[in-house]
Amino acid sequence: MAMACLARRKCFLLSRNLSSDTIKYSLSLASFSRGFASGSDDNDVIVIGGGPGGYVAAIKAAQLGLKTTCIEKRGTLGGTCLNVGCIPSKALLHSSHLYHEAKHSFSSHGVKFSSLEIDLPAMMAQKDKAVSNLTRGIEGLFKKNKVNYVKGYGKLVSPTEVSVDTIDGGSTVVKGKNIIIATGSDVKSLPGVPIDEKKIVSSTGALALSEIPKKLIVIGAGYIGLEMGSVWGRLGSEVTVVEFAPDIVPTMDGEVRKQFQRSLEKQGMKFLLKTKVVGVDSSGDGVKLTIEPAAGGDQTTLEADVVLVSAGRTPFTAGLGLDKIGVETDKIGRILVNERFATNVPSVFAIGDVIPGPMLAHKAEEDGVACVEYIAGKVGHVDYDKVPGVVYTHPEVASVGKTEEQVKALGVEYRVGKFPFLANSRAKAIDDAEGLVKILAEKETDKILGVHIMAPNAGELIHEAVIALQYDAASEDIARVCHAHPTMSEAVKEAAMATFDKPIHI
Ligand SMILES: Cc1cc2nc3c(=O)[nH]c(=O)nc-3n(C[C@H](O)[C@H](O)[C@H](O)COP(=O)(O)OP(=O)(O)OC[C@H]3O[C@@H](n4cnc5c(N)ncnc54)[C@H](O)[C@@H]3O)c2cc1C
Ligand SMILES: NC(=O)c1ccc[n+]([C@@H]2O[C@H](COP(=O)([O-])OP(=O)(O)OC[C@H]3O[C@@H](n4cnc5c(N)ncnc54)[C@H](O)[C@@H]3O)[C@@H](O)[C@H]2O)c1
Repeated sequence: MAMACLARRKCFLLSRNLSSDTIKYSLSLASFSRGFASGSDDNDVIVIGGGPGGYVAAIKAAQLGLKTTCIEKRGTLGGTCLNVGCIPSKALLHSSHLYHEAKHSFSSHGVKFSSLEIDLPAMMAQKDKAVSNLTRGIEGLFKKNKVNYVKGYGKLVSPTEVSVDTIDGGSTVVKGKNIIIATGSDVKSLPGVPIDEKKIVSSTGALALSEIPKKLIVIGAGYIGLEMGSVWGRLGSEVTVVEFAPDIVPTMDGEVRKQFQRSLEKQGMKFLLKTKVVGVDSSGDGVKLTIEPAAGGDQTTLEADVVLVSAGRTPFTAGLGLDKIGVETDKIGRILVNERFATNVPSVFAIGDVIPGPMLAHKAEEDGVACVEYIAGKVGHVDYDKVPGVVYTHPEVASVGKTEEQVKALGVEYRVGKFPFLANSRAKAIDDAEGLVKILAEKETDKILGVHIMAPNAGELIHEAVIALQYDAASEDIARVCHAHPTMSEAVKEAAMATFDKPIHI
């Protein structure tokens, strides 16, 4: 039965012709021979790091019958994402959105009240409750799946041994046939801008401010800068974003990005593009930031109560002992892996933010599952070209596949279909109609190449497009699928109709 399923999966993957250099795919069963424990105390798999990559890999490994230990230094599971990333930021984005809506939109829906105030400690407590419920939930999943959990700092001492300084002050050595490094990433610091997590904060500090800053300067107009800038902007901060590049979120489709920037500006966010920070002085009450044009020129000074450094993240391998066993990294410290997530040291694998690829929780999870499937002698598969990205602002911006700029650069002849939410009945009914759906499809075959959505719930809407891309669908395929009315999803159908033919409602 198991073999039949495996064969079916192989056939499915091959029939989808998913073999590109970005696809982690192999029919090799080479790792099978070193797979399972043979009655000793040794593990089949040791996972270092309990984030979305590591904890998912550990649970999947246990589900595949592999004896598994996960080592995590933080004291709680879930990694950056659950503790100081995805979850707390989405909690604050939601709470701050409620306040903003109450202040600016409720009255137009006929909902009025005499006073409105922010209880910041209560907002933070709601965020903390969400985090602790979820992290404890993962401990429960470990127990359910019989994953052994060691709380402490793991260091590689040989290709099959990890020494752990446990958080209770002890130490132990964990042995195993395969080691998966899932140690994630850390904030990238900027020279001359020392983070103190009080006045000059990373995302971690920005998630736990005890007061609403009057003026907030954000360095970097990427995911973190725009999400955390939105949180504090909605709660009343004056937010200025300083970005080195000529555009915000440089990886976004250009046309969508322009609309997105306009929307954020309407909400009060100010942007200083093509600008670099050259110095910071936090000796007084606030922070003074010296900036100059990216290409050089006159310097000016900005003042703020808090500065958020959100100029990217860097792989975290400090103290891990990669040199000790000779694991290779690239110039920026990412661990190099092959299509089976194996490093140059045969028993050592790596997944998630610590390897090249998008630094996203769902990508780390997919890496983790595929990696242990290979270790167990099965087939794993992750296609980095079809990993969706979502900026959880309001409206949200979600995308999958290629941007129009990338399609042009490839020299492919293409069609574009667009549909604005202004013409979508549900969006009009709820009076939240900013944004659009944009679909790019190959002219000759109509195969969808990329989908970009700006909408209040774009992060949910995008998955129809992800499935379409994964199954090599044409825009006509989406256009001919019945979509419920009235839903925002109808805008995806209409954009698909606009791609291969004509939309109805515009
Ligand atoms: C503010 C913020 C918001 C984000 N929002 C989103 C979002 O909405 N959606 C999204 O997809 N992504 C988001 N991300 C990115 C996401 O958090 C990461 O891509 C994801 O957490 C990577 O997972 P990982 O398992 O590779 O690493 P991590 O989550 O970083 O986990 C690695 C774990 O390893 C542990 N560790 C490291 N070294 C050792 C060692 N030697 N021994 C033991 N343990 C060790 C660390 O303590 C950590 O818990 C966000 C990030 C931030 C900072
Ligand atoms: N919604 C999500 O999925 C989500 C949310 C938060 C974080 N993340 C992940 O976390 C990672 C880190 O987020 P991030 O926002 O820090 O990085 P990012 O790579 O998204 O954006 C960093 C921005 O900073 C700019 N920059 C770099 N150096 C600069 C400098 N010296 N001065 C001014 N600007 C500078 C870059 O041009 C870029 O626009 C991202 O890779 C993202 O994948 C994802």
